[in-house]
Amino acid sequence: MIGRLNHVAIAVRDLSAAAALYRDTLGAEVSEAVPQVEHGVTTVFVHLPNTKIEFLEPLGADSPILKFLERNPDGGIHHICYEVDDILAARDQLKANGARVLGTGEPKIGAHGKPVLFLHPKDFNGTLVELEQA
Ligand SMILES: CC[C@H](C(=O)O)C(=O)SCCNC(=O)CCNC(=O)[C@H](O)C(C)(C)COP(=O)(O)OP(=O)(O)OC[C@H]1O[C@@H](n2cnc3c(N)ncnc32)[C@H](O)[C@@H]1OP(=O)(O)O
Ligand SMILES: [Co+2]
Repeated sequence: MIGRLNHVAIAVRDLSAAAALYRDTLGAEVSEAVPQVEHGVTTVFVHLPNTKIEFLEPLGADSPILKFLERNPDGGIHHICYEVDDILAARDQLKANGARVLGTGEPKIGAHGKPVLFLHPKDFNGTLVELEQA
């Protein structure tokens, strides 16, 4: 079912500082900040030879990462995103196996314009898992 590692997400309080750190200290290629209103975050992507880092900053009072940042004030790894060939088939198989799909269970369009879903961290070794349609 899961394929390539699409990205590793890091939640931060200060997106521009995190982007500057990776660009200026680590010499990485860093995208512009993009507000993702439907997801309650603003994102910056760091493009690496074999995957991406997704920086997330809360956007709005209902951002789903606010409590995570209260628990982790310095920021931290928030989720990992795997690619799947068929996100609806993957969802249905996971639900049939008892995994909890977050939200309504219907995919949203993610930062790359592809459908994404999230699986409850308590079902996957304490790790929030995102699936993105390849
Ligand atoms: C623009 C899209 C972009 C893309 O890649 O395309 C994105 O990635 S958008 C990213 C932001 N959106 C989401 O994260 C959506 C899915 N997340 C959620 O629905 C929430 O974050 C949720 C439900 C996972 C956690 O929300 P919250 O922290 O408010 O809930 P709880 O406090 O009740 O937490 C329950 C339980 O889970 C533990 N937890 C929470 N977040 C994480 C995490 N990131 N990794 C590991 N564990 C997590 C939390 O500590 C609680 O554990 P407990 O032992 O019960 O205290
Ligand atoms: Co993501």
